[in-house]
Amino acid sequence: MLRVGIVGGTGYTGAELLRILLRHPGVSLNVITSRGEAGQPVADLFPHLRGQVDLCFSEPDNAVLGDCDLVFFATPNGTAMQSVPDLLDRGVRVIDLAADFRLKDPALWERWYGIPHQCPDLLEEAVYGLPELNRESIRGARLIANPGCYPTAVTLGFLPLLAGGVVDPSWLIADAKSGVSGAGRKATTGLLMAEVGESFKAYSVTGHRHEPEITQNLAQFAGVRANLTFVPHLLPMIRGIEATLYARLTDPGVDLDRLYADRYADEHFIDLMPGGHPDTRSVRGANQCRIAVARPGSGDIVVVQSVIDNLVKGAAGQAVQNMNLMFGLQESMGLESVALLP
Ligand SMILES: NC(=O)C1=CN([C@@H]2O[C@H](COP(=O)(O)OP(=O)(O)OC[C@H]3O[C@@H](n4cnc5c(N)ncnc54)[C@H](OP(=O)(O)O)[C@@H]3O)[C@@H](O)[C@H]2O)C=CC1
Ligand SMILES: CC(=O)N[C@@H](CCC(=O)OP(=O)(O)O)C(=O)O
Repeated sequence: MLRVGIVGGTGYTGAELLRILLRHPGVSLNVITSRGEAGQPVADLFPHLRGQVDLCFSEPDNAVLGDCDLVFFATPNGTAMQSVPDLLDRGVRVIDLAADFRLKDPALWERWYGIPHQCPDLLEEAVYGLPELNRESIRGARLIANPGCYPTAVTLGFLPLLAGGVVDPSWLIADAKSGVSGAGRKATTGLLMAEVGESFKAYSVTGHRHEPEITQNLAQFAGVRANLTFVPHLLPMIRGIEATLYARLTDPGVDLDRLYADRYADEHFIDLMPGGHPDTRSVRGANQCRIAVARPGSGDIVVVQSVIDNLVKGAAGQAVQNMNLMFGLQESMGLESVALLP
């Protein structure tokens, strides 16, 4: 059994990791941290886990985490990088659900995240954990940068078009919408039900930190310097991301459904829905990205719809998929639950 620790177990992604890992047949959960809830039984804070877990939250402590084979960081940006070098030295492997190791250029990281990087020497080694793009490197990795939620939906949606060279990379639009759990569990006035309910708005229109992550992906995996307009929106729902993507075809003769089917033929967690309109409800609670591609009026604009659950394929589920690959387990182990309806 893999001995696993979670740093940041009281947040939404930490709770989702718990939900998945407690049912995972290859894992024993050794440590789960929270500074605010240290000493409290996990099941007291999360009654849905009563009878499933007898651990208490503890203060983060590298000496204790050092007994794990793997530690997940489900913490705010800038937290994992303070502990990762020491944990790696102790022989622990790490998956960071935050952005600390996602961008390869430390200057770019500092520009978007507003603090200097603590261990830029590890950025080269860190593997970007999007298995559909990077599976072989993930297998041997000590340190995984788990992708952002929007970058997962947008990158998987655009990739076949760009890798296939059938669209103009200088004109890409990603119009993405997220439920409020994407912003985490901390109390924020703008996320109150009375602020978000029965309303809908864009945010960070002049620039969002996921734009450089997505363009880095498209450069690395599709070999193109993309010019992307990325606009996130906040939807009055709890879970889910829907990304509607637009690109201009340079090869009008291409069979789009065939292109996507060929690229994702062996991908267990990608479901193509030709002619469909995938909804976030169809992936709620599931480690799945569901994609449809269309060409309105048979013109030269391609529209891709890509949906994920931000907490599962956009965070904790993808992290467990990476864990399975890193430790030679079956990639889908513990991740077979289907979406909740309604
Ligand atoms: N929510 C989402 O959909 C997604 C989130 N992510 C990323 O995953 C990470 C976690 O997100 P989320 O679960 O939403 O966040 P939350 O704000 O819901 O939870 C954060 C957790 O981290 C702990 N924490 C905060 N500061 C520190 C610290 N300095 N040291 C140790 N622990 C700390 C908190 O507990 P305590 O303060 O008690 O220690 C809490 O358990 C973030 O970086 C986020 O950007 C990535 C993809 C999707
Ligand atoms: C709805 C909402 O607020 N979403 C968050 C992004 C989600 C997230 O957790 O950011 P990382 O994936 O980089 O960790 C935001 O836009 O800041």
